[in-house]
Amino acid sequence: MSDGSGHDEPYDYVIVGGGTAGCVLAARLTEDPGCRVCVVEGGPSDVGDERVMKLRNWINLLGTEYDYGYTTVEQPRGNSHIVHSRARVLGGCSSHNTLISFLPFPQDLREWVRHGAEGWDPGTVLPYRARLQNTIRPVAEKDRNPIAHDFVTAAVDALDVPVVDDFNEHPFTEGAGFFSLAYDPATGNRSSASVAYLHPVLTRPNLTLKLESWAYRLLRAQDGRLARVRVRAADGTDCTVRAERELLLCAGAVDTPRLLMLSGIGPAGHLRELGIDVLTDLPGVGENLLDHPESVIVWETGPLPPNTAMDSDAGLFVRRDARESGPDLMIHFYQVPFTANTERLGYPTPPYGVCMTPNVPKSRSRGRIWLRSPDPDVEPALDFRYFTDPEGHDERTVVEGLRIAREVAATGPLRDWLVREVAPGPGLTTEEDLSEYGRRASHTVYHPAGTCRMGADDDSTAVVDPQLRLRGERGVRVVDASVFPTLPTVNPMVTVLLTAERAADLITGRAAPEPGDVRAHGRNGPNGRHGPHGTRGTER
Ligand SMILES: Cc1cc2nc3c(=O)[nH]c(=O)nc-3n(C[C@H](O)[C@H](O)[C@H](O)COP(=O)(O)OP(=O)(O)OC[C@H]3O[C@@H](n4cnc5c(N)ncnc54)[C@H](O)[C@@H]3O)c2cc1C
Repeated sequence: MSDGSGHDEPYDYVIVGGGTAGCVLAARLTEDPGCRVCVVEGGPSDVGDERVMKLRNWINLLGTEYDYGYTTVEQPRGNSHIVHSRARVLGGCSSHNTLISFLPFPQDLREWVRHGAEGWDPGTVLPYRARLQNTIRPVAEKDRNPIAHDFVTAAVDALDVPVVDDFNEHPFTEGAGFFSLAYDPATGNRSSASVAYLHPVLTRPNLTLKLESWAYRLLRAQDGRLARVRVRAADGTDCTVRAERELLLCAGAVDTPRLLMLSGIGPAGHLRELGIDVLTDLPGVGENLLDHPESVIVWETGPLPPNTAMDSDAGLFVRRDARESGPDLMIHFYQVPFTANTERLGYPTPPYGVCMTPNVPKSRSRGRIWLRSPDPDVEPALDFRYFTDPEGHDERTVVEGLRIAREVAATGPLRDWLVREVAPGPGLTTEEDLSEYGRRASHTVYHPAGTCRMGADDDSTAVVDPQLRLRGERGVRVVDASVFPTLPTVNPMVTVLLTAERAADLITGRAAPEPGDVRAHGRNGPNGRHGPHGTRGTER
């Protein structure tokens, strides 16, 4: 019987999701003019769209037509009202995020290897930084707001941590400073995956972009490979695209497992309950949902100078436990009051204000994504199980983060800008109260990952192997944040870009970059000011 594939549009590679990873793959694979690549992207183009292009406008994109805005299921120990923004536009989350750019720490990659991701060691992965096409640089001097400067000075004095001039120069355990961003300070424009990788190659004849097109089911081709993708365009018409070499799933940590499960690939019991025919029983699909949870503390100020790159240009890393190999607390400093979660709890929003958002870099709670329905239009259920780790590590980190934020705020010159603490307010001091507030007002740093994690061949819960090939199928790889076995300590976008660069080599057989001086990412050694321990490192 015919499978109808005679009507398929054939390509060599089909990429589902023109997001952060998808743009890298599309650019790399079309370098070979003989190779036909189709990108199926749910959102519109970002080209010439000033709302997307201006980095500083990121906050105004949340909750708009550029955002899938996934809700979470009830979080008994966290905040059930968090909306997980996921970008619906070419470039994916790199087109609406804050573009803070950190190389992953070597120890985070070594942790991946320990979880079965052979070949993802720092010596192999970090040299790919030389291939990155994004313009990544520390926040430009003109964009450095005086209050953010004073936050850095106060953090350094209060906590005895070093100033970090460039967070990507060496690994670090502690420090305060301005972030590195993927942007052009002259224009304020993004250097997203789309801008850096796709815009320069849009005219390649071997690249087909299907925009505002939603992939809703994967089907087998006549040879048994999972190579066909059912796609619905914005006008409601359907088509099928076929990957003659490989199908590459880059729909992100929410939508890649969603698409797999809708297509019959996932935990067999769950799929059968929904009446979905099981193609491959892969119990790990949708499991191991990771994130960086954060809380918030807000102060009122007077009017502030206006200059900034994106309103959260500086931050602080602290290592509270000296046994940890890296920081175990991160704080973003916002020169605007980020009050979505505190307002709901009844706290006022000051006309002018700042906040700090302590987050958990190596959170231990693990969640899960599952389908509510076999209908592709029904959103999946996201259960992060925030603050449920039995050791209480995540909750403790937030409480200590709130206290450390107060220490910084009580230190000059930052102290002199602050009129009063608005949320939670200085009266809230006990461990119990800070924990309750910290969890109820908690938010996400928007870093979901891990839901199709890679692992060793004998690990039945791994979804892809270390070559990112989908287990139990031929010709399919997953390339996005869902393959992370664990979350990097730092913000993950650059790790996604490096993953996609390496995936391009795994697909094409191109040689990996020379190891080069990988140790440059740690050159100062234990006694360097920015070295792994820092001369002024605190043993808290
Ligand atoms: C608001 C926000 C701020 C952030 N800030 C930072 C930061 O400053 N630094 C940092 O390191 N990280 C940050 N992150 C996280 C980072 O951006 C993401 O981890 C990373 O970009 C994810 O890349 P990805 O390729 O896995 O997925 P995405 O970039 O999300 O790409 C997925 C793409 O697939 C498309 N898609 C999904 N499903 C389908 C389908 N069925 N059919 C067709 N297309 C589909 C989507 O439209 C999207 O374009 C932030 C994230 C957000 C949301």
